[in-house]
Amino acid sequence: MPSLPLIYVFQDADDMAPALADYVLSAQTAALQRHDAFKIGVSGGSLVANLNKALLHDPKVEWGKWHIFFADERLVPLDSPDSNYGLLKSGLLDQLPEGTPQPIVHGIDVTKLDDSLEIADAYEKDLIKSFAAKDSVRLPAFDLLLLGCGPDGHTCSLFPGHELLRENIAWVAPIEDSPKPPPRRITLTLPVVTQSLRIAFVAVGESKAPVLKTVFENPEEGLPCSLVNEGARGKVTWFVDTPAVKGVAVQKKEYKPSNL
Ligand SMILES: O=C(O)[C@H](O)[C@@H](O)[C@H](O)[C@H](O)COP(=O)(O)O
Repeated sequence: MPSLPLIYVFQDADDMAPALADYVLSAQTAALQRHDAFKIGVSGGSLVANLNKALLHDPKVEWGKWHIFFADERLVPLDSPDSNYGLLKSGLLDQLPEGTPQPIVHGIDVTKLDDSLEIADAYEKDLIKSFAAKDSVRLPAFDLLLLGCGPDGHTCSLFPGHELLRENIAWVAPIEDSPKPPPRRITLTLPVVTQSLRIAFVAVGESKAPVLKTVFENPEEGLPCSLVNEGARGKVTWFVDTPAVKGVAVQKKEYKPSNL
């Protein structure tokens, strides 16, 4: 596998959708061969709409075997417009054709919203149960992690320069001072992110170009997305559109479908 991230550039989100579907499905196939479940982590933001475009009507998606975790979650009720769980549900899962087996979705414990540490610990225990016990590995290894890249280079709720970037004990950490509202969240930590078997970023639109320039041309600045590119060398793929990488010096590759 190449050590630099693979960067696939598409005209727009519609043009990207079939390739993103193919990529997710090949991760699904590999996972189901390994352990008869597809353990996937997703972020919020525009990713959900892009997944909807890619996967909603694809009969090859075995939703009933998916275990969906959140790369980060905001400490808000599930029906809040800020909830990543709520976004995934309304933006994708509720729209699946009738009769589609539902995935298992691992949300946060909303009965403890005033205690971010307790929520993070409970989420970590869920990961221990879902991964470590069966696979006997120290860190959980998601079959696939699908992430976004914020305009400041954050991913999950790992923000540039934040002390959480140095967290190397907890798998899931609370954050009380997120620069992007809402301020109280939980997030996977960097070692868990980079342990994933595959990681894909999806970044669409011209507003991404300035930050992607820094992520790819100045990785030494240590933006969280660059840290993932570096820490998970050989396992990272970027799905972007042309405006997102306008003026960015990256080596673009043409997506080759996996013949599923
Ligand atoms: O909870 C969050 O804040 C999101 O998970 C966040 O990490 C998101 O992925 C990026 O901000 C990119 O968002 P967009 O793709 O919408 O720009």
